[in-house]
Amino acid sequence: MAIAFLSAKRSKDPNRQVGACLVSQNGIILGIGYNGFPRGCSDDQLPWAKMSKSGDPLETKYPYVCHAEVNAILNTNHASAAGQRLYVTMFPCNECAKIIIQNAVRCLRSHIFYRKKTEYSTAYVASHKLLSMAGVEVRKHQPQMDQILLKFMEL
Ligand SMILES: O=c1ccn([C@H]2C[C@H](O)[C@@H](COP(=O)(O)O)O2)c(=O)[nH]1
Ligand SMILES: [Zn+2]
Repeated sequence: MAIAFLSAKRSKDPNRQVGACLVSQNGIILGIGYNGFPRGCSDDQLPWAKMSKSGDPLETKYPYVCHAEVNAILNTNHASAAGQRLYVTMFPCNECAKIIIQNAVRCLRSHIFYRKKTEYSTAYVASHKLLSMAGVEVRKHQPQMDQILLKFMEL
C-alpha cells in the first residue's frame, strides 16, 4: 500500500491522486500505476478540469484520464494478473472493477473503502457489486503504521 501511495504522488491530477500496486501471491511487485493521461498524450494539451465553463465534457479530464488500477495492470511485467493482489489508495470505479475481474486479480486491498454518498455513487455501488459477484476477495487495508518517512539524504 505504501508503494501505491508513493505512486499516487506522481499523478498530475490537481484534485485527486490515485495509486495502485499489483503484487504476486508471495508479495512480489508486478505492476504500479497512477491516474494520468495515456502515453504520448501531453498534459499541456489535455485538460485536468473537473468541469468546463462551456459545459463541454471534452474540456474535462474524464474522457482522457487512465485510471490508476488499469495502469497498474497494464504496466505489469508479468504475463498475467491471475491470482494476484491489487493494492489501491481509493476504491476502484466500476470500469476498473471490470478490468480487475477480467484480469483474474484475486484479492483487492483498498485504503479508502467506501466513498462519500455524493461521489459517483452508481459507479462505486456497481463496483462493490461486481467484485463481490465475481468472488474477488475485497478488504479495507489495515495499515501497520501511520506513516513512512522518506529522507533521501540518509541513504
Ligand atoms: O477507479 C478510479 C476512479 C478514478 N480514478 C481517477 C480518475 C481521476 O483522475 C480521479 C478522479 O477525479 P475527481 O476529481 O475525484 O473526479 O481519479 C482512478 O484512478 N481510479
Ligand atoms: Zn476506475
